[in-house]
Amino acid sequence: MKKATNITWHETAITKGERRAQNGHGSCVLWFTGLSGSGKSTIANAFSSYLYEQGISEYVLDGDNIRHGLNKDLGFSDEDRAENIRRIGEVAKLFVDSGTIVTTAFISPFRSDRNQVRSLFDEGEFVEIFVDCPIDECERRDPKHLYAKARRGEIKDFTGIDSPYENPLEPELTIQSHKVTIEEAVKEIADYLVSKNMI
Ligand SMILES: Nc1ncnc2c1ncn2[C@@H]1O[C@H](COP(=O)(O)OS(=O)(=O)O)[C@@H](OP(=O)(O)O)[C@H]1O
Ligand SMILES: Nc1ncnc2c1ncn2[C@@H]1O[C@H](COP(=O)(O)OP(=O)(O)O)[C@@H](O)[C@H]1O
Repeated sequence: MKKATNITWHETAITKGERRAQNGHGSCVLWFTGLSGSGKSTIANAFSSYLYEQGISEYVLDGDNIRHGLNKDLGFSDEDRAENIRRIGEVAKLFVDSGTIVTTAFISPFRSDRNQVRSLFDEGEFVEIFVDCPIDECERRDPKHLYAKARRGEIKDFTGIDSPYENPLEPELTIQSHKVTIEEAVKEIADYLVSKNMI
């Protein structure tokens, strides 16, 4: 990738701290990671609704949606996934700067890519949420019939089948979506953010 030259960083007139103070809550990224069908989108959206109902500034960045627009030039090779996650990390950083609690729902299978995103943020702003669900259960759910297609060889490089998923080693939260309900997952995340004085 070409490096930009002759550019200068401009400080903004209004700071992140001022936006947070006006909103009356903190801002962070809730970075969901897990296999396809593990429940990232479902839990991210349920949690976002929970925040919205309380008047908290929130936004969801979802894998499928972002790949329709901003990242429609990217496929599922390891390199393209890395670039996908790099861009989302930068977008999430803008949302956090805007005073928003942003939830992201991307498989983000590689530890190094997730850690690279973590390094963009200040302490406490990057909350990694591992949606831990056995592949058998994801495959049983198969909400988009993608596992079936991958098993038939109609999709290649499918995560968990012929492309790897690296479990987070020290996520802030782990949600076992085959053991807890969506409501319990929402409560677990809310309790975490309350304990950190984020909301
Ligand atoms: N080869 C392959 N592997 C995995 N997933 C695939 C693939 N091809 C298409 N899809 C669909 O794309 C969604 C994953 O996109 P992401 O941007 O989250 O992937 S990644 O983070 O870059 O790995 C994923 O969405 P989720 O099911 O919500 O995870 C799938 O619907
Ligand atoms: N406890 C649970 N948490 C999240 N999703 C669940 C749960 N139980 C069943 N599901 C179902 O599993 C599927 C998960 O799909 P989705 O949220 O699109 O996963 P992902 O975004 O990780 O691909 C949905 O059909 C959802 O209704």
